[in-house]
Amino acid sequence: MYRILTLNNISVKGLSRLPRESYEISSESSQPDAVLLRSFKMHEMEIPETVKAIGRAGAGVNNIPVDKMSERGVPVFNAPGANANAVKELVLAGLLMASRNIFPAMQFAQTLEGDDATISTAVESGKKNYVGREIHSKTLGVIGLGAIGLRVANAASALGMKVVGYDPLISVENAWRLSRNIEQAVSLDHLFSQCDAVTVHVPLIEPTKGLVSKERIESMNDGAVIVNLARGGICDDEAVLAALDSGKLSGYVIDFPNGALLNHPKVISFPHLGASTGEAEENCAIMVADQIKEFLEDGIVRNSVNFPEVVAPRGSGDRVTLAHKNVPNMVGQISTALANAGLNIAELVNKSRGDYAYTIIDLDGSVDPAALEPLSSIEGILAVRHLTGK
Ligand SMILES: NC(=O)C1=CN([C@@H]2O[C@H](COP(=O)(O)OP(=O)(O)OC[C@H]3O[C@@H](n4cnc5c(N)ncnc54)[C@H](O)[C@@H]3O)[C@@H](O)[C@H]2O)C=CC1
Ligand SMILES: O=C(O)CCC(=O)C(=O)O
Repeated sequence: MYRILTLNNISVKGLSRLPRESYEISSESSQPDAVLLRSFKMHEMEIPETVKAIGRAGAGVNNIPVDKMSERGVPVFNAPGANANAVKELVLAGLLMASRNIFPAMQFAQTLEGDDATISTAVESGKKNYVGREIHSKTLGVIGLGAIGLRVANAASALGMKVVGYDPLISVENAWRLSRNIEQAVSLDHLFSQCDAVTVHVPLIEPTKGLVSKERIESMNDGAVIVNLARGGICDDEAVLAALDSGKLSGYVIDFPNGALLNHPKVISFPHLGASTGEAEENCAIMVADQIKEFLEDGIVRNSVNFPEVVAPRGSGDRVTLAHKNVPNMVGQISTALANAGLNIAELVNKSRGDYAYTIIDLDGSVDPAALEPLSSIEGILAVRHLTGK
């Protein structure tokens, strides 16, 4: 029986991929084999030694101590692209809300009272206070052309915006999928200097902290809009608030409000709502539950953010998986240890990613667990698992 600890509500469609005959799923499991979560902040949590894998039903992993898990040989999985359409739609909604003064205009409409003729008169005289700007023909900068940025860029272009993109690490696949109308910015400064609106779709990591800075905002066109449904911290909020007050910016759309932003009339705050659609919640939960199941049952690593992708069909015998440091002679030492124990390797797959590597070994027949003990004492081996033949 595998034990799964859930730290947030995970869509039942996803949880149903883990059959109850072999999976015990609980929000209180004390010795879990794996953890499933969404935005729960794990940094301060004592993560039990029994945990072999962590599955983030979403994209961002800044709420998970990924480096610590790597050192323990624990893969962290996410669900790339599974909520991207949901975020794209809310980005477009936010951009339109900011450009057309939709929220204050709705608030005004809700205050109207009286008979239909009185309301109609008030509507026609009041609407002049909410005149907006069209997004058509305006220039949108999209920073980060991953699953979300790619979709936002293509959709905004289809709506008639001029779109400029920036992503020095864009994947070949996404470069192919990007509309040919999207222009490439040679630098972030180049991007900001030509934009009426900028939307950020990068992870919150050291190089992206404060990426939307005072100087870059100042270089934008007057009355510009910033959209941040990525993470708080990517924009310099103090600089954004000053620019809203001076009129340099006309709106700031944020999915991560804080005390300073909440009460500003030009800030459109959402309660971390980007991925909150039934479709996205299901997609993420299904993807990540499948990945956790494959890992627990067969040692397969797919869509991990800290270990390489290693996919190998099961042989008939036992399987050994090893998470280890990416250093010379690791495979040599592993093979020697197995040979010393009289074990024959039927298949071996080894892949590396940065400082870490992962090896799957299928052995001939079944194996006494004691014979595998020497593997754990090889320097640089982080985690060893023995999966009995199917
Ligand atoms: N508000 C919400 O509910 C949601 C927010 N997010 C946030 O959006 C972020 C992006 O999500 P996805 O597009 O799915 O991730 P992704 O991994 O598909 O794309 C991220 C892109 O950013 C690029 N990038 C990384 N560093 C960069 C830099 N310094 N400058 C420019 N580009 C850079 C990468 O090359 C990659 O193409 C997530 O990390 C998460 O923080 C994601 C989903 C939901
Ligand atoms: O699960 C959620 O609602 C948060 C989604 C998110 O922020 C992400 O996927 O990075």
